[in-house]
Amino acid sequence: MSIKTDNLSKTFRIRDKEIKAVDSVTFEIDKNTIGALVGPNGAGKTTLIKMLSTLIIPTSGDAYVNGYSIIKDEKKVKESIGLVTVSERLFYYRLTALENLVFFASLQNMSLSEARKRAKELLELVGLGEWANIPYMKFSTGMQRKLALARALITDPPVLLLDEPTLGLDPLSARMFRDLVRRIGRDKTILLTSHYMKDIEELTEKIILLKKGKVIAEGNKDDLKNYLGRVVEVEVNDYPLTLGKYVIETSTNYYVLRVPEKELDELRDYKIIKEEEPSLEDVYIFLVGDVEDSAKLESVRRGGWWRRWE
Ligand SMILES: Nc1ncnc2c1ncn2[C@@H]1O[C@H](COP(=O)(O)OP(=O)(O)OP(=O)(O)O)[C@@H](O)[C@H]1O
Repeated sequence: MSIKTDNLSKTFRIRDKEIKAVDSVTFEIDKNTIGALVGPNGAGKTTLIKMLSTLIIPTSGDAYVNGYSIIKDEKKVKESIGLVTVSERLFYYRLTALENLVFFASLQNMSLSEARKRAKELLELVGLGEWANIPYMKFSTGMQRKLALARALITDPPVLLLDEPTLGLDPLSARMFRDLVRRIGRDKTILLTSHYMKDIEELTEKIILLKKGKVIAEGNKDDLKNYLGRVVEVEVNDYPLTLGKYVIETSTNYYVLRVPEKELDELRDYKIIKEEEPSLEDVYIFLVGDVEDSAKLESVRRGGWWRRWE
């Protein structure tokens, strides 16, 4: 097992309010597997990644990365991981890509010649070989992300933690980045977070779905899809508020809903357009969107909240 959490929890206290950001989370990611933490904003994904990378200390529970406890073996955990996040300011703007990597490599007890060799290898690996001597400030978001990945690979760690690696990337850059992650993932364990179902669908072998700090579903793509069953696209004239999350098309006199077959009996009159296997997005919508959120969305769609602001 390369990543294992055991009732891992983190509670933040702001004045007299407690936020259970991560609430007794237990899961495992096998060696050389790509896993994903998926869930809505505030589900606890980043907090989990930060605990696994020893940046924040759990309130209770423990986790093991490459066999080391994040509480007892912090140093070993740090040595085992490469971390890529979007939130930190990673690089020196005026230095070139090569100079930046050489700088970070030399912090890892490498000689200057070793650091230069490693930096050049990594720039080739991530497809930035031709950009080695260009200052970082000229880099696009996609190139910045690749350089961040190269930096995380300097020590060739067995585990990579990637927090929203494709955030802000255009579709082509995102696709190229996924390809890179897939190649690197052949001999590393990767845990990533993402809001893009395409990342999850194409890259990951194990999915952990989080909501309000808790694991609400876990498994590979097929497990999750089988759990949902088939989905049906139907045309209706009206539908109950609770099914608002399934609307995929709105016209002046009809709606198209994409509904799990097992929820079809919530509808009275409908015309079936097509029936198919679910996508991961279908699974996500089914599990994550609850009645409360769906009702809010509905009241906006039907003009309730707009009117207030007119
Ligand atoms: N340092 C902090 N102090 C107080 N509350 C925090 C802190 N960090 C996170 N939280 C809260 O913990 C919860 C989980 O946040 P977290 O950033 O882990 O979610 P997330 O799943 O990564 O969300 P997103 O998809 O928006 O990045 C949220 O309610 C957030 O407001």
